[in-house]
Amino acid sequence: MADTHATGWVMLGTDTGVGKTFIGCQIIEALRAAGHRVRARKPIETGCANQEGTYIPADATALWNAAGRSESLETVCPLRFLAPLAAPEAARHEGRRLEFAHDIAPLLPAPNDTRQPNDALWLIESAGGLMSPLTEDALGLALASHTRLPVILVAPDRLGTLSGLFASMEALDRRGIPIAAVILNRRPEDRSTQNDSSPDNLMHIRHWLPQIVTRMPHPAVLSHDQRFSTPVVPVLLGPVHTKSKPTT
Ligand SMILES: Nc1ncnc2c1ncn2[C@@H]1O[C@H](COP(=O)(O)OP(=O)(O)OP(=O)(O)O)[C@@H](O)[C@H]1O
Ligand SMILES: C[C@H](N)[C@@H](CCCCCC(=O)O)NC(=O)O
Ligand SMILES: [Mg+2]
Repeated sequence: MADTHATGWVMLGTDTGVGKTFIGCQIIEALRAAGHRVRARKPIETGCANQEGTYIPADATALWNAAGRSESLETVCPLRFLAPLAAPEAARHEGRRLEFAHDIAPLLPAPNDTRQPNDALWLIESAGGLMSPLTEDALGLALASHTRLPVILVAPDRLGTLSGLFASMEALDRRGIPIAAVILNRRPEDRSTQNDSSPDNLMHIRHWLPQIVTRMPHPAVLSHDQRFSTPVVPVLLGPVHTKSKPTT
């Protein structure tokens, strides 16, 4: 299958804290530098800061800034909770029970939404890992199964990532969700463990999925021009591949 007119992507991670927001902001900036407008969304954010009764969502604020503040922060992230927990649990702490169809679906593009060439691209970040509960009745990956948008799957570039990453790919494949890109992200804590016996995770994944895997260069080592011409963007705007899991 090839879809040369991408409508957008859902940012999923193999876990919480793997860099969805960090990478998502870089992708948004690169898409904008390539002339695209982006509709960033973090429909639910937990662990918000409480500033005199106003809940401040850090992830959504970063995505909102990267997207040029073209919409309101309320539009980017309408559901905000204080407790740094899985979304339905954080919501229960505040007396709410979240249901996907009622609370999340209205915030998303319609399933199989089409796009005119000048329309904005969606970039929608889940909360936590792809199998983390998002509502009482849905997991994070429901953002992709509902919208039919392809996934940008972020995994930490460290020893121990492959098993969880391949299991994540299987979970997406079981639901027929295509992967637009797998991004290996080397966070500071991952870099500190790099040495001569560091794993070549890219090699392992490319063995199964040659077209779609990439390692996101760290912005600090790139020039301004390089940062805004990341090789991920042509990958994302290229064809969507259906082969999304390792096979044995
Ligand atoms: N490549 C990187 N270089 C430096 N810092 C990074 C990198 N990747 C992630 N970080 C930092 O690691 C932390 C976790 O990353 P991030 O918030 O993007 O994760 P996440 O997957 O969006 O988590 P959540 O599940 O909470 O949404 C953040 O402080 C972020 O700035
Ligand atoms: C508090 C975290 N930062 C995150 C929620 C992580 C939930 C993880 C649940 C799990 O998989 O065990 N919230 C969020 O991304 O809005
Ligand atoms: Mg995040």
